[in-house]
Amino acid sequence: MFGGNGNDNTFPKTGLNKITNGEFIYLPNFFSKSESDFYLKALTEKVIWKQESMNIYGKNIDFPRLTAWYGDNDKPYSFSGITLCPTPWNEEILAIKNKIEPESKVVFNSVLLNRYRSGSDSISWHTDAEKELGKNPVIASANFGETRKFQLRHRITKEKLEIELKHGSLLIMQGELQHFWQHQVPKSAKPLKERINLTFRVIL
Ligand SMILES: O=C(O)CCC(=O)C(=O)O
Ligand SMILES: [Fe+2]
Repeated sequence: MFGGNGNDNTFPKTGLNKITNGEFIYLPNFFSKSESDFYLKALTEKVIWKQESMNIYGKNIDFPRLTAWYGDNDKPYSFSGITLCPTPWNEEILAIKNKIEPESKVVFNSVLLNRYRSGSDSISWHTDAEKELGKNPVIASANFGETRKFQLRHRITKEKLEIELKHGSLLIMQGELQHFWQHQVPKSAKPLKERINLTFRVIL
């Protein structure tokens, strides 16, 4: 079962949520409906989407989602066994970045984009705790398109939390969250439409 620190009915709260060993800010209606529709279409059409794969025991396995990496920084970044080089910012991604920075209180220099084409696309349990992200990284996650479940699991207690990330929502992960909690977007057997997620990061 997914709980909410014993407070199931009110989890997650809009705004700051403090949990054991971490915190996040949840803003379900951060982008208006029309802004969100605009970004979903523009990002679908304009982003240079890639099908990355990972070599596992001599076999190339496609990631179960499309990805893209944009940024103002030409340091390559390693993620799940692949090294990505950033594409320069485009107009829409810059506009999203400018809108979320005052809320995040951070100036981001890169963003990883994920495109989940259907319920069979997913991202499995991981943390965003690469050393290039520094000690307690602030990661701002903007969501457009289909609502997907975002799950958190405490690495020691195994406590699980779940957040529905819908069209136009913003989730800012901060504090020690990346050290103690893994997260995932699980597959779903339901016929789901496309979802685009952007996770803005600071690479040191
Ligand atoms: O799609 C999401 O909400 C999460 C993406 C994610 O965890 C990542 O890109 O590191
Ligand atoms: Fe992540």
